Amino acid sequence: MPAIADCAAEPPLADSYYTLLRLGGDDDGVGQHDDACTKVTTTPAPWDEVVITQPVWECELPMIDIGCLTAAGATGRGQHQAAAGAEERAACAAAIAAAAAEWGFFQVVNHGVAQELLEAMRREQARLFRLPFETKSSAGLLNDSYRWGTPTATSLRQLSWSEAFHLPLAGISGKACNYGDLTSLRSAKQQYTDFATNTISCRVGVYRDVTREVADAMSRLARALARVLGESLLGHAAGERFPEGCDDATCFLRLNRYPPCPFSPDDAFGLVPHTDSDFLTVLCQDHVGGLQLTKGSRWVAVKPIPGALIVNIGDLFQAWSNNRYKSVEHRVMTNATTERYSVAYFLCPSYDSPIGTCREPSPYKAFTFGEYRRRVQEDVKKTGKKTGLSNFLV
Ligand SMILES: O=C(O)CCC(=O)C(=O)O
Ligand SMILES: [Fe+2]
Repeated sequence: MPAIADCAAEPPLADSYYTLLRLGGDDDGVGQHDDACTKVTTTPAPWDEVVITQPVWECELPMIDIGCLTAAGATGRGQHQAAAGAEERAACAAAIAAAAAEWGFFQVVNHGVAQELLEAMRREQARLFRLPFETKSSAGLLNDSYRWGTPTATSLRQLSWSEAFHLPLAGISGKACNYGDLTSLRSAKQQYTDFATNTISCRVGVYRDVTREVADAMSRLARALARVLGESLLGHAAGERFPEGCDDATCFLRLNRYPPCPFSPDDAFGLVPHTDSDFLTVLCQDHVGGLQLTKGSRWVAVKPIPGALIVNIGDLFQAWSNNRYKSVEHRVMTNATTERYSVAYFLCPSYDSPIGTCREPSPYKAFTFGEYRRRVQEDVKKTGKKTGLSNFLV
């Protein structure tokens, strides 16, 4: 059996791995959930039909320069350029809507999220995840948002070889945030040998500021893209109000870390195949790679492009758009030697927001975001797998 590095920071993923291996849950779990999935899933569920080792295509996702939609592109434009600007904006909006319908995923450049900010986030993320596992899991850090592995897994294929802070943004705006027990943090002070300052509270302050800035910048981007996508289906005036029910307090930021995995990539996922339960997601991945998405019946690997952000459509947008925009299944593969980081911003409405439709008749029953979330959680608890939108088909 491969040796597992003994490191106080690492979550005990190998223990979960061996427990699930002993359970022999791979066949049991997948067989059991196959039934549930074939009954209820409307779109193909490649996760249940292919083995991990099926050949994977490498691709470059549609790449869209959105400078004309963001402050980055607007700077320095004179009024005389307005007409050309409107044309450029229309072409850009059309490219975004086409990619959302055809791929459910695309990349953007000139997105208005400063590269230095993303690099600072990456550094803070690395410091945060280097804290001892005990501290991450039990010191109440960042509103107790630390997660690792897959607590509900009953088979190896349901295990995610990763750890994350899943932060409700309500928690990082202003005083509501609980940055955890600073006493426990102090006991982890050895971890912070490279501090610019030598006080923990300073470090936490730096961390909070970077996180909040990233959340704000990604939020602006996510809303601009959602508005463009809404307008493309509803027309300008109505689209401007879209998406309703989303504000700073209703969205989430997820800081992901994928530790090196000593087992074969055929045996464990970094993040199990899933769709996102939101309107749309903005993702910043590092240079390591590992993200794959489904296109037709194939898994396709997404090549990291420096400076580009990835955008994907979530379940709520698929429902609202009457399946025009696609919430596509994606997963992260493990890497044997190199850790990987990513940050995902999830554009979500408040739990009591009805998701609605751009046009009646909708293929879905009316539901609120809260109802959707509850149903996903129940399914995962019962079957180990999210069923998703097909639960709400008329
Ligand atoms: O890390 C990645 O590339 C993907 C992350 C993701 O899909 C998620 O957090 O929902
Ligand atoms: Fe995702």
